[in-house]
Formats: sequence, structure tokens, C-alpha cells
Amino acid sequence: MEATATLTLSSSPAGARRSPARPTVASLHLRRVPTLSFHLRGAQGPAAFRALSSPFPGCRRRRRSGMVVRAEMFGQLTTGLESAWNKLRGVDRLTKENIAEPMRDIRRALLEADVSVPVARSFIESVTEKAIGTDVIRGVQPEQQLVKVVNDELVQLMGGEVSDLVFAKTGPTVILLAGLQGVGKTTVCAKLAFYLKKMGKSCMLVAADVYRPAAIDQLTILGKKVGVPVYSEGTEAKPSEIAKNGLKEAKSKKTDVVIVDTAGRLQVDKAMMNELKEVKKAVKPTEILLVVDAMTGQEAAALVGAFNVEIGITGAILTKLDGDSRGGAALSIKEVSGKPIKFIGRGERVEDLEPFYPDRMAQRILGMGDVLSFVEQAQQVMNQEDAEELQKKIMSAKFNFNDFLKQTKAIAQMGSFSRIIGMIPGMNKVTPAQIREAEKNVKFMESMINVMTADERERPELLAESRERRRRVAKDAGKTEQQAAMATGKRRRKYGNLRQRDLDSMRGYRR
Ligand SMILES: Nc1nc2c(ncn2[C@@H]2O[C@H](COP(=O)(O)OP(=O)(O)OP(=O)(O)O)[C@@H](O)[C@H]2O)c(=O)[nH]1
Repeated sequence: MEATATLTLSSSPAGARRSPARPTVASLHLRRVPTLSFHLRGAQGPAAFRALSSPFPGCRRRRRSGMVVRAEMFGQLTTGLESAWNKLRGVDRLTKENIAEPMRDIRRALLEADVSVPVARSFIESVTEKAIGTDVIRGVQPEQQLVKVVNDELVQLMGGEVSDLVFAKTGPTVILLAGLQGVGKTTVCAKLAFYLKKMGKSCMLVAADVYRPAAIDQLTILGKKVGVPVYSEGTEAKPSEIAKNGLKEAKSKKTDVVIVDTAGRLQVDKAMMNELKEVKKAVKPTEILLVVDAMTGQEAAALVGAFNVEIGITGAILTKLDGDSRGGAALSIKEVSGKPIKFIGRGERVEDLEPFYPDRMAQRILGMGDVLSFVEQAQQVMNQEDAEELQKKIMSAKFNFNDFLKQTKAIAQMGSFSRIIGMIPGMNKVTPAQIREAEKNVKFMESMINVMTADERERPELLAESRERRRRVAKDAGKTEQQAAMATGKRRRKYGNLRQRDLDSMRGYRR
């Protein structure tokens, strides 16, 4: 198992008087605690904390020292909001006076998440007004009341309702994708086609990005991957002509949806806008979606507004929400541009696109997980019968290594561990190190199962009972005999508390 470093730093009293403090390394511990924590001492602790935490989005101070790096999307925002609720502990009703400080925390959290100042200001005004006007409800704590008001306002801020794709009443629906360079347009073409195919629609991709030759190849490869045809005329033709001819072909083939990939530029320029206007005129799209990168925060929101004024768009697709995005884009786009976010991209795989649900996003921002998305995604990768059979096996202690592999494959299809964990309520505080450790444990188990015989996979007790078998499995998987013994449940007691705990976490696949 991976050991994680805990770096303990302290600033000397002399250094503390000189600002900014330069904390000195006091000690370096290797511990099995899967968080990265810096212990800061001295008067300049907070300043040192800010300096140290700046490269880590999602860090928070814990008690008077230390910080925890959170794994969940928008972790920093969630942490900032939590500190606001905490300030209301012990009050019996929400008043203008006692919510002033929590409101400052919320405002700060929003600004740190890269929400624009006017959006943050109007959000705070609205929350304050509603929170003070809220009647005391018996059995509901004032801080819970504030969470409810913030939740409702976040949902409103992000557009309230889910904004579905609109389909043409007759003929193919044309979806025109636009956006700056590298935001993920070409990838979104394939993701959208994959999503629409699952809805039973036939699709065609049109390669109208003629400036980056690799874009056509990229689209062709992605088209093959998702099993949809790609229309292209190389790099010499005009984008509007390519789009028009592509649409003609789609009509002749009775294709339901045509997705047009266009070129990206480094910044908004006249030539780019004119070209898009020409493509728009040539194919009269039902949807014009601007693809924006979530990492660019409030800039993304401003971009959606600018494209809407110039071209007239129908919505946005927010990509790279799996990265270090702080939330500013998701929170600001609707408010700034008046246009809804229709989809979000949370990874590079074609499966990693989902409709944008403001209510689910608000829950995740508040650290409440997203059970609905979790269930929907689980349903896509596992059928009902499999799930029932698995449940029966677990109940009757007949869960074997094949079942374990089936489970891990299904989980892998749902996306990365951090993404899955973020959807589970209460798991928002799981740290990246803990996630890496879980992934490592799963890989470790898989490597051993892969070298087991069919019998051993079916009957885990064979390994628990035979040292010879464990030795062979360990050797073939490149592990030690002790590791094999641990994984198969043999000699649990020998390894003391830590390993006992590891084994308990593996209990699911032991008899
Ligand atoms: N992590 C992550 N990466 C993404 C996501 N969407 C796209 N990417 C990656 O971003 C990079 C750029 O994606 P492209 O689809 O080529 O971007 P583009 O907008 O078509 O680029 P241009 O054609 O140069 O304008 C690729 O490496 C993608 O794999 C996402 O949701 N999450």
C-alpha cells in the first residue's frame, strides 16, 4: 500500500516577525494517513498557509493549522461554503446581524471560485433577503435553512431547469459546434454522437475545421470509434460549402442529426465570427452550441455572451469539469450570457458527456453528492439481473474473484474513481491520495486475479487453503507471497492493525 508523506513545517518566532514568514521544515513523516497536511506554527501561520496552499485548489485549513486537499469537483468552493454554515452553529434564528459574516464567507468562496463580482454580489443580495425572510421551521437548524436557501439560489443561478437539446421537426437536426482552440470541440462532436446514438438517433459528423489538418483525422478516428460516418472534403474547400454538402448527404441518407465541427481560434476575431456566420447561413442549425473550457472560469461566461451577441447561439457545452476547475464558469454562464449550459464534459472518453442538471450540480457544490447521476450511470453499465445476482451472492457469502472483476470493470466504465466518489453523498472529503490508494489496491487485486486459474477465481478458498497456490499466484503476478496471502484473506491476524483494516476494506471479495 502506498505510504503518504506528511510534511511538517514551522516558522521560527524570529521569522514570524518578518513578513512574509518563511516556514522551515521541521520534520518529514512518512505516514499511512492519506492526506497531505502541513502543520504551520507561529504568528505567520495564516500567511504561510496561503503561500503553501496556492498551488492546490481545494485546500482548506483545518482547526488552527494544517490543510486537506479535497478531491471533489469545486472542492474549494464547497469548503468555503461549509465555513459559512459553521459560523451559524448555536444561533436560534437567522438575522441580518448573524448572517453578515457567513455571507462574507460565501461571497469570498464565490470570488475564489472565479465567479464575477456582479454575479457574486447579486447572489449574496438574493440569499440574504431570502434567508432573513425565512420563517423558523421546527426541527430545522438555522444553518440548514441557510443551506436550503443557498441551494435554491445556486439552482436558479445555473438556469433552474435542465435545458434539453432541440430537434428539428422535419429533416436532419443540425448542431453547429463553435469555440476557441483546444477547448474540446472535436472531442465533443464524438461525445455528442455517442450520446445521441444511445438515444436511438442516427448521426453524421462533418469536418469543417480546415485550418488544423489533424482535426479531420482526429474526427475520422473518433467517428470510427463511436460508429458514425464522418463527412469531409479535406482542407481546401470552404467550411460553409463542406457543411452544406455534408447536410445534403445526411438528407439523402435520412440521418437524424448532423454535427458540424468548426475551427477554433486563439481568440475571438472577426474572421472566425464571419466564417461561423457563413456556416450558420448555409445549414441553418437547430442548435448552435459554444464549447467552453471550465478551467477558464468567468472568462468562459464572457465568451458565451460575446458569441451570443455576434452569432446568436442556443447554449453552451462546458468541458474539462474533471480538471482543476473552480466552478466560476458553471455558476456564471447563464447569468452573464442568458444562455443555458446544455452539457458538461468530465473526461476525455466519448462516454464523458452528460446533460447539465442545475439542481444536481448545486448539490455537488454543497458537498451532498449526486445520487441520481450515480444511479443513472450505474444502470448504464450494469443490468438489473446482474445486480440482483450479485446481491444474492454477497448475501450468501458466495462472492468470488470473477464477481470482483465484473464489479471493477463496471466501475471503470462509469469513469474515474474521483468522479464516482464525487457523486456519493458524504464522500466529498475523500482526498486524492485516498483515491489513488483505492485505485492502486484495485489494480493490485486485478493483477493477481489475472494469473489465477478458472477454479481459483471461482473458489477463493482454494488460495486461502494452499500455500503453494498463493506462492504461484504471487510469483506470476510479480507480488510477494505476503501480498497474495493478504489479498486472499490468509493470515489476516499476522499483519497487525493497519493490514487488518486494509483487509476489512477488501471484505467484499473474501469468503
Ligand atoms: N480532461 C478533459 N479533457 C478533455 C475534455 N474534452 C476534451 N479534452 C481534451 O482536450 C484536448 C483538446 O480537445 P480537442 O477536441 O482536440 O479540442 P478542439 O477544440 O477541437 O481543438 P482545436 O481543433 O484545436 O480548436 C484533447 O486532448 C482532449 O482529449 C474533458 O472534458 N476533460
